[in-house]
Amino acid sequence: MTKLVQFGVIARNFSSSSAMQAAIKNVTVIGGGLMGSGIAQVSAQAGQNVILVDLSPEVLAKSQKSIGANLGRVAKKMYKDKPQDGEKFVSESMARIKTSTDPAEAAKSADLVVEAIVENMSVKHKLFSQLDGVAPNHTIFASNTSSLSINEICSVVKRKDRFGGLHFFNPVPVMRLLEVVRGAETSDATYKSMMEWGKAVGKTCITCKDTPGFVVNRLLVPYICEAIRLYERGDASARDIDTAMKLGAGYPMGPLELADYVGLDTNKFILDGWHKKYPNQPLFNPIPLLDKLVAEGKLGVKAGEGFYKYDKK
Ligand SMILES: CC(=O)CC(=O)SCCNC(=O)CCNC(=O)[C@H](O)C(C)(C)COP(=O)(O)OP(=O)(O)OC[C@H]1O[C@@H](n2cnc3c(N)ncnc32)[C@H](O)[C@@H]1OP(=O)(O)O
Ligand SMILES: NC(=O)C1=CN([C@@H]2O[C@H](COP(=O)(O)OP(=O)(O)OC[C@H]3O[C@@H](n4cnc5c(N)ncnc54)[C@H](O)[C@@H]3O)[C@@H](O)[C@H]2O)C=CC1
Repeated sequence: MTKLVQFGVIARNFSSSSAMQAAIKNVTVIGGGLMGSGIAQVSAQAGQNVILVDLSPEVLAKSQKSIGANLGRVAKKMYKDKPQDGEKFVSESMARIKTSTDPAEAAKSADLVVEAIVENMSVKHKLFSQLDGVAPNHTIFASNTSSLSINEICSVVKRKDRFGGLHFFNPVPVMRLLEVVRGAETSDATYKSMMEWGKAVGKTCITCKDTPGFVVNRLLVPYICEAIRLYERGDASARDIDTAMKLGAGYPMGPLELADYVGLDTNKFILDGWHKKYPNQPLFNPIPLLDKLVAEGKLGVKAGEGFYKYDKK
């Protein structure tokens, strides 16, 4: 059943992409998991009208709950001495987020679509080709992919000039960076709109070419993988590896804690994709222990177990 709850539609059909890109006010976020819920939150906090889409109503209910709780944390800090203003901030931000289980319907009123679904090229292709036929001409499409090529993702759409990467970091409300990725055909107007939107939702934007892992993941993922290999070889315990990198290198989390936090499935999707593409790069070789944990459903924090055990949320 399609459920698109009270949403003010702005129907603007620009005949083509142009330097006339208007400011983005209406954002459709597709994928209501770890990343999509954070992207919806920071957008709503910044005054944007948001539709958060997931195929699963249960995921949407869980996302709304966690967004409410996280907005509460933000409000506590922002309105320390004015709790009533904090409550207003939370309720107004929440009211800007509508939910839907129908991506196509939700894209019809978007100035910007940010996709944050599973890290799988064919699933992303299926989604974007469907959306390309229904979204208004002026709508910019962006992917939050961790590791896939923006040029490859956008190969299925006609609006290649209105397509780019907007790569957020987990947890989205806390991490201040946004990587803005220009594909080969991303227009100047689209790039400018994405940069302006990133700033408007409170992020510091950096620009990167469409290169595997962009900046952060090209450095971070091999580091996490090396830590898993170190542990797999029995060179040190998980706790000691994490303690070492926190106390010896100043990281806020150790690499195995971080792998659990990102999701071991996402780590595996990234590594498998790169290994397939660059089979001669030893840093991207499969890791039997990672494969085993994923096969056992030990996906990290979200599953209650990965390298460590967690209370299930
Ligand atoms: C895979 C990819 O494609 C890319 C990626 O995302 S890679 C992963 C990138 N992320 C990282 O590297 C995260 C590394 N870890 C950290 O930075 C920190 O451990 C952390 C911010 C996650 C938690 O920090 P912590 O000090 O251990 O915990 P905690 O005290 O609960 O939180 C710190 C602050 O963040 C806030 N916070 C934490 N999670 C939050 C959330 N989901 N929403 C809102 N606020 C949150 C807390 O309220 C707290 O705020 P104050 O300090 O102002 O009170
Ligand atoms: N986990 C992380 O730390 C980070 C992940 N990313 C990227 O963000 C994307 C999402 O990752 P997560 O949020 O971690 O995944 P997740 O597994 O938490 O959430 C993905 C959600 O997408 C939904 N979904 C799948 N197909 C869909 C479709 N066709 N239409 C609508 N919803 C659909 C699923 O039901 C699920 O709720 C991936 O591309 C990932 O690589 C980017 C930065 C950090």
